[in-house]
Amino acid sequence: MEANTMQEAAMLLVPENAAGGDVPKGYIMPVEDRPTAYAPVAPIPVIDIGLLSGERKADSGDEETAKLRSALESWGIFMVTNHGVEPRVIDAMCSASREFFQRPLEEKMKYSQAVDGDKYEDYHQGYGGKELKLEHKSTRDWVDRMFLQVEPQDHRQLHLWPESFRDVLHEYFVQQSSLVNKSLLPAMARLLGFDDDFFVEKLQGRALTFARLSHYPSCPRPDLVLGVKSHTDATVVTVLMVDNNVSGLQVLKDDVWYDVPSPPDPHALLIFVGDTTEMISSGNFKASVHRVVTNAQNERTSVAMFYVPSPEEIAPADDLVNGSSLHGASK
Ligand SMILES: O=C(O)CCC(=O)C(=O)O
Ligand SMILES: [Fe+2]
Repeated sequence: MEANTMQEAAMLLVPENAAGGDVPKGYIMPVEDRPTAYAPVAPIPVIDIGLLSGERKADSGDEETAKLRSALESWGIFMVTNHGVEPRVIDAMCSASREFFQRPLEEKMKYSQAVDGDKYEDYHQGYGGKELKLEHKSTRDWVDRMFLQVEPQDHRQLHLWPESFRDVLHEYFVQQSSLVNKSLLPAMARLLGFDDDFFVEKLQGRALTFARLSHYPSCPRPDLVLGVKSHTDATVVTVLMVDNNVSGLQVLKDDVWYDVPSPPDPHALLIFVGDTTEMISSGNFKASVHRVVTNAQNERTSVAMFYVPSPEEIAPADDLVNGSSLHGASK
């Protein structure tokens, strides 16, 4: 069967008529990887990132700095509030994503990766297909996806961006990259004893930013399947927002899966430490191992932004490799 036929796309995507029935065999996880009946709630810190930025960072950020350090060194995941991304923009991004996934398959397929054949093979941009196709031989994730390169801006394949969210995805990215480059990465660099621009420099030159919109339909057997299997992100950081805060995200710590709770503020954003940061920090900061479980009642939509450095910039920082202490380092 040709990769770009509707038939194959439909086979690869989550069956729309599964609710109320059994799940197809291809989605059933091996017993050892299935969700546990009970997961404790992870004590994920909520950090007022505004207190760690700009003028205020010197005098009022001590408690927030301690929380950030603890999150980076243990869970590899935390929530941020007071982050400068407008609630209006977050709400618009959520509605636009939800609206896209509700369209009929033929409409979504107009943005399919298959439209241009293998032209964008490197990053599998567009709706559906390739990421799932790679999993032909393993268990499939219970998810519908859209994957787009957002930065560098001149590499955007705008014909794969639904017009309904072009403007809002751009605005969301601009506000969020200001959070990442001006507040978050400088605060992380200071904890390692480096200048504010240490991580930001890693992202310059050929900085790559990707957006992955994920829609997890409700599932008749959440005990058998996963929305996304266990993984770490190959990023410096990943920023995630979840529509209506429907739960489902879990993090692994000491071999136990924990539920990530809903944030106290519906417009809080979740930050994941990625593999690159773990490597650059010589393991002092931990990449979060996470997965998504499904839900029998609720569907769930999330938007993840992946901040990836240019490949030549990825190497452990000399100062850390040579044994200087994370805690002892000071600016
Ligand atoms: O949907 C989520 O909550 C997480 C998605 C995720 O981990 C990913 O896209 O890498
Ligand atoms: Fe992830």
